[in-house]
Amino acid sequence: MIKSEIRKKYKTLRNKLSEIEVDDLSFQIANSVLKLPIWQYSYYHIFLTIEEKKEIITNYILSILSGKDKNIVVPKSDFSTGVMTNFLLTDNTTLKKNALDIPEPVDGIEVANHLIEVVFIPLLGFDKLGNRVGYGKGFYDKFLASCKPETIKIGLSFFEAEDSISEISTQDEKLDFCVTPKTIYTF
Ligand SMILES: Nc1nc2c(c(=O)[nH]1)N(C=O)[C@@H](CNc1ccc(C(=O)N[C@@H](CCC(=O)O)C(=O)O)cc1)CN2
Ligand SMILES: Nc1ncnc2c1ncn2[C@@H]1O[C@H](COP(=O)(O)OP(=O)(O)OP(=O)(O)O)[C@@H](O)[C@H]1O
Repeated sequence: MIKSEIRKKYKTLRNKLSEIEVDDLSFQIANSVLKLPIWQYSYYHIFLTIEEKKEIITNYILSILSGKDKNIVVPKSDFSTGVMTNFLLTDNTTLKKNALDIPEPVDGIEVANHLIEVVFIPLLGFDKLGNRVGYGKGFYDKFLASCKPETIKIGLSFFEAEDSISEISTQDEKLDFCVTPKTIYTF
């Protein structure tokens, strides 16, 4: 399937979920994240949920990370450049929703990309080979390209894998894992 079709398909499927389903499925995803072999690291990058778009609620994973005393890093997006700057999330971080309803740190301690060891990635879709589709603005492609090659890339999705995504380019960064409510995919 081509990327534009995947975006449309999964936006529609997501919109059909009730708030309770979103919450329940997000909790199941967090429980499976606990089983991944990723807990020896320090710096974990994670997105903050756009609730209005029925994205996965990452609060459960945030609680796990904070319970394990990890450094939690969250992005702030510049839509004029397509670049995310990343900040440490602490008890003192003030979050404010941007124009697309993404909660973002107002300011704080910036974390250099080379320090980031694990990245949880929002998806619209993914395939059985670990290819991913996002909103198509290139934020994650650029960000992942600027991290260390060993950085662990974990997609999170409410839905299972497509057989294959066509028009994959060499700039597309593959996932190492994808976690859905039912399955842990290892690529
Ligand atoms: N929670 C969250 N944070 C994130 C992302 C994300 O997908 N989810 N990003 C992932 O890249 C980056 C920000 N990029 C984004 C790009 C597009 C849209 C988006 O909602 N696009 C809508 C159209 C928006 C509009 O113009 O009104 C869409 O394509 O439907 C959101 C975030 C970094 N932070
Ligand atoms: N490393 C990079 N540097 C600069 N631009 C890039 C890079 N990687 C991808 N892009 C550009 O970003 C745009 C988005 O690509 P693509 O269709 O793969 O989106 P996506 O993977 O769905 O989106 P996202 O990365 O935002 O989740 C494309 O125009 C692509 O050329």
